[in-house]
Amino acid sequence: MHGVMFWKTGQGCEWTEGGAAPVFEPRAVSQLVTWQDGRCSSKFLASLPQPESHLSVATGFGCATIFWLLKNSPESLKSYDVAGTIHDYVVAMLCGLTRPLMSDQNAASWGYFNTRRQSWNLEILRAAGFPVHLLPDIAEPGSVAGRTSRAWFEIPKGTPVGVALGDLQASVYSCMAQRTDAVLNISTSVQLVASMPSGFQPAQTPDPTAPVAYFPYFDRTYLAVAASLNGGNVLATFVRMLVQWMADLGLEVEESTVYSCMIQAAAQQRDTCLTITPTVLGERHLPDQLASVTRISSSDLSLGHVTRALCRGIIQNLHSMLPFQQLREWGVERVIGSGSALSRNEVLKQEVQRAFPFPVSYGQDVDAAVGAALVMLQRNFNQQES
Ligand SMILES: Nc1ncnc2c1ncn2[C@@H]1O[C@H](COP(=O)(O)OP(=O)(O)O)[C@@H](O)[C@H]1O
Ligand SMILES: O=C(CO)[C@@H](O)[C@H](O)[C@H](O)[C@H](O)COP(=O)(O)O
Repeated sequence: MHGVMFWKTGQGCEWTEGGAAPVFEPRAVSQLVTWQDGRCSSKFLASLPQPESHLSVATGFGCATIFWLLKNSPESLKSYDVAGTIHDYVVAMLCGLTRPLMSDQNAASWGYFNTRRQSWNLEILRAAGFPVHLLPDIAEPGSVAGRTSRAWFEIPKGTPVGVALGDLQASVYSCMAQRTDAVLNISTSVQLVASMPSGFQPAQTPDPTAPVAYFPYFDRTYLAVAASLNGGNVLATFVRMLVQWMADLGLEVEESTVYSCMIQAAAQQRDTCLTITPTVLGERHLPDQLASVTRISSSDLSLGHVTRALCRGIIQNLHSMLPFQQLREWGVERVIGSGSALSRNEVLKQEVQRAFPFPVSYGQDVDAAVGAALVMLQRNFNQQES
């Protein structure tokens, strides 16, 4: 949702009709620069103009990436005349749109977007020489962006296509049954999300040091989000490190074997004094604070101790961003757990259970695609009813 790609109007893809179903393939498109991109240093971000938005700008955010390209690789921007998230691109290609449409959910996650006014910070951006012609037009999340211009797999030509939603908002929509639910998603990264009461308005100035951000949801409501950059990827980094050490020692081992052995070892090691702050990627509000290990004693060095401490550290880091007690003050009564790093890791589940003062349940169909389909179905249904 924070990522950006560029393409050329009318040349973004080519359709092939030959096979069983028409398919489209990208043509005059750039590479995707994702939310994980780290090219914008703290110094570079500090050199950018102050946004007129409640959200600050971090590395990996679309507008920050465009500013970076403008400064460091202006030629690369000249080949394209439109930009969007990768999901805006897919919608534009499916519907044959000349200009992409973007929901406020994705626009807000690019930075330099005012959610109250529903508009880009055009004056600020223009004054800084930003190529504002690249910014997509804004559409209401849940609205129809267009109709499929061709049949696509089993989907007939002329089918309405919704404007792309933020993946976080769509995932939350798939499982937040009540306003008293919080959602904890641990996959590559981590998000802890609670819904704010209707009428809630975030402070209108960005605070780059705030660990909780307010993301637009539906019908002008907001989600409070602690988005940690350090989740399953921390465990994946540890596993890759072990596999590399083993290779350096002349032994070959599969990553999946390491995962199952370390989870099993930590399941038997119920506690540890070893303390790991696992922020190998820093956090958006503290980009330069990297990981650390403390309270290292010779008795706590087994694989079980280290894995237990890593899993606990991921949850503790999240707690330091959004104290779980705060959720209670917002009226949360239950946490819905989701994400592959959580569902595949019993030890991480135990640490979640241990840290949260609420019952934690695991959703069946917690998925951005399910949420996006539900948004469109319910909206369509409501329209037919009225
Ligand atoms: N075999 C495994 N057992 C337990 N956890 C795993 C295993 N493989 C990957 N993971 C965890 O799941 C996380 C997400 O993995 P993956 O499914 O590749 O990504 P995503 O769900 O973000 O598409 C990884 O970062 C890692 O922590
Ligand atoms: O960074 C945030 C929220 O700020 C994430 O939602 C981010 O945009 C990513 O899209 C999601 O984390 C993608 O999911 P995954 O790769 O962690 O499975």
